[in-house]
Amino acid sequence: MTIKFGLIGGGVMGEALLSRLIALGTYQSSEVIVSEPLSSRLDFLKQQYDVAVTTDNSEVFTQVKEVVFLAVKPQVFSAIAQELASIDILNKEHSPLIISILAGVPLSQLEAAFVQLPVIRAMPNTPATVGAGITAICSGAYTNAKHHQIAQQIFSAVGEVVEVSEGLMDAVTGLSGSGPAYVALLVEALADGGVSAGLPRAIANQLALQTVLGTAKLLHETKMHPAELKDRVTSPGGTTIAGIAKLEQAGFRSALIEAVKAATERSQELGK
Ligand SMILES: NC(=O)C1=CN([C@@H]2O[C@H](COP(=O)(O)OP(=O)(O)OC[C@H]3O[C@@H](n4cnc5c(N)ncnc54)[C@H](O)[C@@H]3O)[C@@H](O)[C@H]2O)C=CC1
Ligand SMILES: O=C(O)[C@@H]1CCC=N1
Repeated sequence: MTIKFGLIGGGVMGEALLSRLIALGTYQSSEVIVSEPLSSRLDFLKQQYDVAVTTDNSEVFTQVKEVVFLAVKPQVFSAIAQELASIDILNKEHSPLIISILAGVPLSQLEAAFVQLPVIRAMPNTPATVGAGITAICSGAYTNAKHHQIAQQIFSAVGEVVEVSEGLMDAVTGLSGSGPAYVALLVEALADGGVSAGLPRAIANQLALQTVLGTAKLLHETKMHPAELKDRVTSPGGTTIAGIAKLEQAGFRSALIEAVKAATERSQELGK
């Protein structure tokens, strides 16, 4: 069987993508190879997804025919680039498409490491695990329509896809890449508020989670502006405006704006 898809880095995001691609049949298990230094992860991925595994990244580059998917930490990128310098990828019969989801690492660095190979930089997020992710992609200089279609197919298997210019990728990282963590904090804090107000923990968790999920669904399906929904919930002299006044006092909106800006700046730093 031809190996079409190679994953370098079988951690949180690598597995999130892999699990969906196999479940949806985008790639068969027998068409996939994963490279990962941790033997515990390798054993788990092999057992869970029945894919070929290796600790040698060069095996992925020499075997894969279609896509090499880079999902290591940005801090590991220069070591991998050095490893690759010794492999003659260009003389392969088929040059694979390289897809990188590394925060901050720009196309210029990727293309310097994968000389003349087609590269697509992408930023997915963890809801990809359940098919509810959103991924922004931007294409490098050596890509064509076929590469573009492959990337679209991979990321639409795990949620929505948007295309942005590369200059916006760090901002995407600060908003939707990191955003699931902000929303998780919100759910946790809402539940804590409920517990503080006397609710049992399990009920508070359920109320908090379904409130966030339901609100997102309502906004998504009706396309209502968030300010309009806020106004609809807020009765004059009622409970919600009392809560909102406290949020404003504590700088809730400003805190979120600053969080996205700080994460964007960190993404920019990671690419230097
Ligand atoms: N976690 C997230 O929500 C998101 C992460 N990303 C990006 O995805 C990348 C991976 O992040 P996570 O999956 O969260 O990290 P992770 O730490 O869970 O996974 C990285 C994996 O790479 C492996 N690894 C380390 N050195 C390696 C090497 N030399 N060769 C091959 N594999 C190696 C590690 O053992 C680990 O299993 C990062 O670049 C991050 O910026 C992008 C979007 C969202
Ligand atoms: O925290 C990080 O650096 C990665 C990138 C986006 C989400 N997690």
